[in-house]
Amino acid sequence: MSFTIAIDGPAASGKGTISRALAAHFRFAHLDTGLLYRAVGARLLEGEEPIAAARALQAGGLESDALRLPAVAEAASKVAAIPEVRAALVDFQRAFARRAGGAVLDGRDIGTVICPEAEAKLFVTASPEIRAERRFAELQAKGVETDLAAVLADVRARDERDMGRADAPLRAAEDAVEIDTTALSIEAAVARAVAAVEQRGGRAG
Ligand SMILES: Nc1ncnc2c1ncn2[C@@H]1O[C@H](COP(=O)(O)OP(=O)(O)O)[C@@H](O)[C@H]1O
Ligand SMILES: Nc1ccn([C@@H]2O[C@H](COP(=O)(O)OP(=O)(O)O)[C@@H](O)[C@H]2O)c(=O)n1
Repeated sequence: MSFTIAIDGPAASGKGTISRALAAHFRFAHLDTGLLYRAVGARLLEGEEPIAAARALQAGGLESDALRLPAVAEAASKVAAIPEVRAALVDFQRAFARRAGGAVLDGRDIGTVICPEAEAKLFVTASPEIRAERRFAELQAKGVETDLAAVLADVRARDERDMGRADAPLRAAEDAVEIDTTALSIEAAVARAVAAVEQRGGRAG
């Protein structure tokens, strides 16, 4: 039996944190789809042609810390606007979503394009300022040199690109449950997410 949880939202809203917690709670597999676009973005920065890079992408090697750098995030949001890049990544994501035992996928278009039939959908948001603060703290802890104003500018620029593109723009699915994490602790945000998924029939596998 498969059960898909689709989680979308803007940069650094808490999608990954909630997705990992849901995957652990329900014993589902988790796919951070942003890593697919980050991997293609990293290839672009190395001079590769992005459509060919997306078609050649292998699932392994996606956990590299280098993919978390701000320059890679920016490149990811540029290649993510290319329809052929998105098309090349669809089959892998859909197969992951339908795996036996349940799956959590987080990204920008999971509930709208990749898995419109997902059993549970969440749209995770937070104010741009708090998202930038959280991402800045995360980057600082990793020893990445940056400043809060640059991180806020990156978050805003990516949000605009992600919401403004013609192909699979970032938006909430009509049947998504919205969770605004601006004033929520991680524990409180995860508790809301677990309750929302249970309400849609999700049970630990
Ligand atoms: N509700 C929350 N309160 C405080 N910090 C949070 C909360 N949710 C996430 N974070 C932190 O914010 C940063 C970005 O969260 P993450 O889950 O990676 O976001 P996304 O996957 O949407 O980019 C991480 O350092 C994470 O620990
Ligand atoms: N399903 C997805 C996931 C990511 N992306 C793109 O990939 C970029 C990086 O995504 P991410 O989820 O790793 O970014 P963060 O929210 O972690 O900052 C986004 O800004 C989007 O442009 C997308 O277009 N569709």
